[in-house]
Amino acid sequence: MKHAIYQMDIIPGDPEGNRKHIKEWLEKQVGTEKPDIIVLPEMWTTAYTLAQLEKIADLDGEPTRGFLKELAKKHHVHIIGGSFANKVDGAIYNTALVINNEGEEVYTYDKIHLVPMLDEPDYLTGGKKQVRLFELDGVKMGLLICYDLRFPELARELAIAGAEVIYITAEWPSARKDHWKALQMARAIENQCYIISSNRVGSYNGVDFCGTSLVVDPWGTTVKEGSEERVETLIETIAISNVERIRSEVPVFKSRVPEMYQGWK
Ligand SMILES: O=C(O)CCC(=O)C(=O)O
Repeated sequence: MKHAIYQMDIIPGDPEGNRKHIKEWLEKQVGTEKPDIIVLPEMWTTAYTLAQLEKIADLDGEPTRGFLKELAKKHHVHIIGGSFANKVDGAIYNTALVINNEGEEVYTYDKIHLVPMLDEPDYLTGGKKQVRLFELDGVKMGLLICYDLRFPELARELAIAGAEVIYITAEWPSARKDHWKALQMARAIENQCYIISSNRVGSYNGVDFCGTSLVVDPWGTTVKEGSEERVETLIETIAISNVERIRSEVPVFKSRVPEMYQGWK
């Protein structure tokens, strides 16, 4: 499974401009080294232009959903479509989307935990649907949006359900870069799965974002790491068989004693 992870900068408040940019990037990418899957960052259509979202958010997932479906089908690539501001029944959600290479939507979820440090709770509504697995090419996968990475219960639920890869789509600030890396390594080690992330670079409204998109293998080793400041595309092919191998070498899931975790929920 060859991944192209796009560590992009985002034009603030310009969904049309950002969609055009992604279309051109993908065309170029497919023409040079065609990936099986692409991964985009969080809120890539608007950036954190929260005060403008009433006017520029998608409505019921459109036009971003239709745009990504068309791209996926045209180029026959799976799209981990990052997330975008999405207005549904008057409330704005931070919605993630996954489209398969036939152009079909296979998963969507709304960011559950809203970030106080970025004023998200003042503008957005938290998702109420639980995270769940989806499959691409027979591989079991999960997806978390940025701050949701800090809540280990979500990744654990996905891993217990069988996730072999968990994607993270983010706009993670440089101020907490050490957390960004350590949390992904921890999630990979404790859940013995691949963690693959796309984080934006650049800055908006005085906040710098730290890039450092990662591919961490099920052993917890970082096999690919983006720079902190540069727009770049990370290409990485992963071998899913590593998940089963590591899970049999260190059989954490067989060693679990769930009746001792009653306080967890
Ligand atoms: O948890 C953090 O430190 C960053 C979270 C964040 O920036 C986000 O969810 O957009």
